[in-house]
Amino acid sequence: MTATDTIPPDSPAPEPHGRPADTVMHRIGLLVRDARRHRGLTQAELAERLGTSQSAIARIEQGGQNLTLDLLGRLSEALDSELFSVGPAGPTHLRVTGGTPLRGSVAVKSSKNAAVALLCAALLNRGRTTLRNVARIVEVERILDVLRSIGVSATWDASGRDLTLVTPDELDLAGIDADAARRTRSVIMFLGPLLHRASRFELPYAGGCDLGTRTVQPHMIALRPFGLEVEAHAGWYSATVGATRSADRTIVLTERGDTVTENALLAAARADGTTTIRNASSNYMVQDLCLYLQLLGVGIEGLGTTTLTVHGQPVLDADVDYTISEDPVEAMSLLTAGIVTGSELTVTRTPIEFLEVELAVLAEMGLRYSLSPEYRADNGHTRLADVTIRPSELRAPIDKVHPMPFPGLNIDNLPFFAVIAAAASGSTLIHDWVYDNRAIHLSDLTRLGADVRLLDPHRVLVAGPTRWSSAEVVCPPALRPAVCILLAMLAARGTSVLRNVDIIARGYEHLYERLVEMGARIEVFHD
Ligand SMILES: CC(=O)N[C@H]1[C@@H](OP(=O)(O)OP(=O)(O)OC[C@H]2O[C@@H](n3ccc(=O)[nH]c3=O)[C@H](O)[C@@H]2O)O[C@H](CO)[C@@H](O)[C@@H]1O
Ligand SMILES: C=C(OP(=O)(O)O)C(=O)O
Repeated sequence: MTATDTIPPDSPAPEPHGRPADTVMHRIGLLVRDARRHRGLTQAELAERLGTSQSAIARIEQGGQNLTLDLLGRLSEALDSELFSVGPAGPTHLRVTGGTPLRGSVAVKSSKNAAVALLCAALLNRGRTTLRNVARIVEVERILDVLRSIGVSATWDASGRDLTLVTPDELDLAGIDADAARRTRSVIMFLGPLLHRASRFELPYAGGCDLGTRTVQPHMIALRPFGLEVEAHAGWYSATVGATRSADRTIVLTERGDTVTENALLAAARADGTTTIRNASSNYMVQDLCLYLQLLGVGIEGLGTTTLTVHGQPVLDADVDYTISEDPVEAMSLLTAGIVTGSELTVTRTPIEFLEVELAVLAEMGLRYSLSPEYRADNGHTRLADVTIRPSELRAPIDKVHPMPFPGLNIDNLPFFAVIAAAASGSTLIHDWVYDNRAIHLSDLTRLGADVRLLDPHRVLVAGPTRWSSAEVVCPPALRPAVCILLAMLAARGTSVLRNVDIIARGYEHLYERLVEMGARIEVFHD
């Protein structure tokens, strides 16, 4: 059915007395109008997306048009906003019937962590930034909500994958959506760009997964050479930006963190002179950010190394298109799904250079896999390959599995090794020195029959192989452990229930649907 089938362009609007201000249609009309304005669209632009006329949109917004469910669905899609939902709103749960192998192939989507960094980086550009292949995940929506609340225009294209951002000359920093900001840690990356825009501003405390205390001190230390001083009080950071003495600066990061490196890069991009960042992270999201900044005209040497030299440009004004590269953590999640279900499965577009240590450890554990010839991601840089895994007899690695900053084993990939270790024979020691609270969440695997012993908050001992059994588990409040439980449920015979899975949408797009396409039996339900 086409839009013109459901919105006859010439159908007369009902008489005003037929649509009092509080009718459902009138309220939906207001919702449509607000969502359209929020997306920065004119009535004519929305009409074009729906293949209808501007007058039809005007009638809808006035509550004078009968709406079919089909049209409401397409309006929601065109406005990139769920205008209505049927049934009680509440947490999402999964019913997983496991114990059967997956099959076929699945492509890796772009990364959450690069997306959020690039969204923050768009604040530096006076011109238009188009980010291509952006993951449609809640974390991206949260940062977009914050950006829009301060006046940035952000519009998805008709395919819903490419996002165009334009930052106004004046930002409405007082209007910041504090609620959205508090739910993401990435808002900390507003500090670097904003110190060039205002001499005083406030940001809400950054949130994120429940992984224990996550320090922000390295960010403060890294940004001090740019004149930034931050005081924390009552849930807000109060930032003041003073003059700096020297044009050239060397910053030695006290931790090789990803977002702290990104913050230093964001500050250096528009700072006069040359900034040298030592002990920089060279992880995938940092590389994506460097490539974007280079497109904007910032000179950066040392991409992929731990010393970055940045030649700042006080004005960045370019219309640029950048395609975000594939997510190594999503790739690891999909590989784990195949490994623990004993499947033959191909994961295409795997950012292989960010999974080399992971694959080397898996090879030691007996995983049989093959790689396609390498090819480049659409950012022109990242090395990709298709990885095909085969059912394998896994054994525990001799040494402990532990993360390190890139090129070590990715910190966010570590939890997946707990599920894999549970499927392997022997005892595997997993040492998460990074997060105080992430390893604890892995003990939920015991609910599904795994032998996972928490030795201390940072170390778990996993003994396998596990005879997985189905269970009902409430999702842990941490993204990767939550996905680990889901993957273990795919391995467990019988029907398991995973409750409150909304956290998974923070970092994964259509994960259940994609697993179902590979043969998984997952049903989504609400209370
Ligand atoms: C949006 C984003 O990109 N998030 C990623 C980013 O978060 P982010 O950059 O915020 O990571 P943090 O700064 O919180 O670092 C993670 C933890 O590692 C510790 N630490 C880190 C480096 C170091 O050299 N020494 C050290 O002790 C920190 O104190 C902290 O406890 O990096 C983390 C570590 O890769 C990933 O889990 C997150 O997915
Ligand atoms: C810890 C993570 O991310 P964030 O920094 O967004 O909390 C993660 O991706 O697992």
